[in-house]
Amino acid sequence: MAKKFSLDKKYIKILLLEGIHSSSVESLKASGYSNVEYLKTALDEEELIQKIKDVHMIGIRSRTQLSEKILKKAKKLFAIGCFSIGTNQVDLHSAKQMGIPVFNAPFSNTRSVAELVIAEAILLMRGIPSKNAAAHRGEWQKTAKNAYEVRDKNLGIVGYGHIGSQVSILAESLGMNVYYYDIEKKLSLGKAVACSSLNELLRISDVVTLHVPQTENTRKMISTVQIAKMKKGALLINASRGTVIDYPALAEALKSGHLSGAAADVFPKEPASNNEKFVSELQEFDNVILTPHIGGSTSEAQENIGMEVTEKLIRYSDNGSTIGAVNFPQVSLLPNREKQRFLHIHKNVPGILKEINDVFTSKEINIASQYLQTDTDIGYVIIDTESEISNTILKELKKIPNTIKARMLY
Ligand SMILES: NC(=O)C1=CN([C@@H]2O[C@H](COP(=O)(O)OP(=O)(O)OC[C@H]3O[C@@H](n4cnc5c(N)ncnc54)[C@H](O)[C@@H]3O)[C@@H](O)[C@H]2O)C=CC1
Ligand SMILES: O=C(O)C(=O)COP(=O)(O)O
Repeated sequence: MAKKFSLDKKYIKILLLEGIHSSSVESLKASGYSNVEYLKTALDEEELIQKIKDVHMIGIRSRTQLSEKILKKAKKLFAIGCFSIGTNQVDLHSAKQMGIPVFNAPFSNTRSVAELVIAEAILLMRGIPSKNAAAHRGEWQKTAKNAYEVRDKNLGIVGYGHIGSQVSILAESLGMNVYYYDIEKKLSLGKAVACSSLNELLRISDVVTLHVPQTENTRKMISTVQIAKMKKGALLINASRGTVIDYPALAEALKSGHLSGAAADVFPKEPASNNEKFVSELQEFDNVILTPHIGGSTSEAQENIGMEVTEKLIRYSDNGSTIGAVNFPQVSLLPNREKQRFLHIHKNVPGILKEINDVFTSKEINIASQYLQTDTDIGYVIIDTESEISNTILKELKKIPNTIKARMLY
């Protein structure tokens, strides 16, 4: 007979922040997770520390910072869902050391970002942002001066991953010549041409669009020196992360007229809620499109993200699967509710698997199946056992030196 989950799902507390799509709550409830607290906003550090203490799983978007300090307070936390592509808002290494896998949605909002970027390229090429601002002030700027088609113009894509390559396809369908630069070797889609350096891409592009993650290498990768290498009158679009462009340097280039326009969706410091004031050095420029980090904010994307990340959280909570985790060894064992299932997360030290197996051997319990994966820091093993046994075995597993977390699922 199928066994019950060892911890009744109604005791698994889930906190969803930042207005995650209702598809997430629906999926959780349909899978028996009824203990869900749903908030439309992000929490400040103090509020988050208070709340996270009792939470088993948390769902966040890009505004919630899960630093080491906050994670240390989350004694019961066993999984994190980033309902976004980016995972830079989480201290991934600390989470891993604490035995907490982090899941995200690597492509549910790709298309939404790509569409926004293409729209911005067209609007900027026509000088629409300035003309729109002027019209709102009662000025009639009917002129073809400095207004161009995107057809036959060079688009330079920095970061040819999911979003960059999607932008590439859409841009080619409009007749643009696509160039890209990536630190990894990539398959060029259509007629897109790989550049051998960022400088080469900057030199030839009429529009430059950034699609790299936030890392130490991408911090201010576009600053005064790089902007100076761009064509006079070129356009710059950033829907990646606010740290990637040096915005004061961009403001200087707009002031001097070296660049003729820009679009920014992301900023180094973004308001924590819609009630907080937004401040940027780019606000004074009519030829800059400013959007409040909404590249991935479409109904389609949010609904898909809600389902995708929730499914990963449920698969981990129900069966121990870490497939799709961004900071963890990838392990999945088919659910087998006829057996007893244990999870053991430990520091990756020699001999620990033997110690785990000895716990079962000493009780004459047969292991039906077992799957271990390690990385340089940790090991994660799922163990299915033949016999029905009591919770005491879990206590013994937890006592093994270098254990980070051990759970009995069912
Ligand atoms: N504005 C918004 O609402 C959204 C923003 N994003 C941002 O867009 C970023 C990119 O997303 P994806 O395309 O899905 O990621 P991805 O991981 O598929 O692609 C990123 C690409 O950048 C390349 N790359 C990394 N460092 C580089 C460097 N220094 N120079 C050149 N290339 C470099 C990688 O090799 C990879 O091909 C995300 O990390 C996220 O920060 C994502 C979704 C929505
Ligand atoms: O998916 C991403 O990386 C994003 O930047 C989207 O962030 P958001 O969920 O809109 O706060």
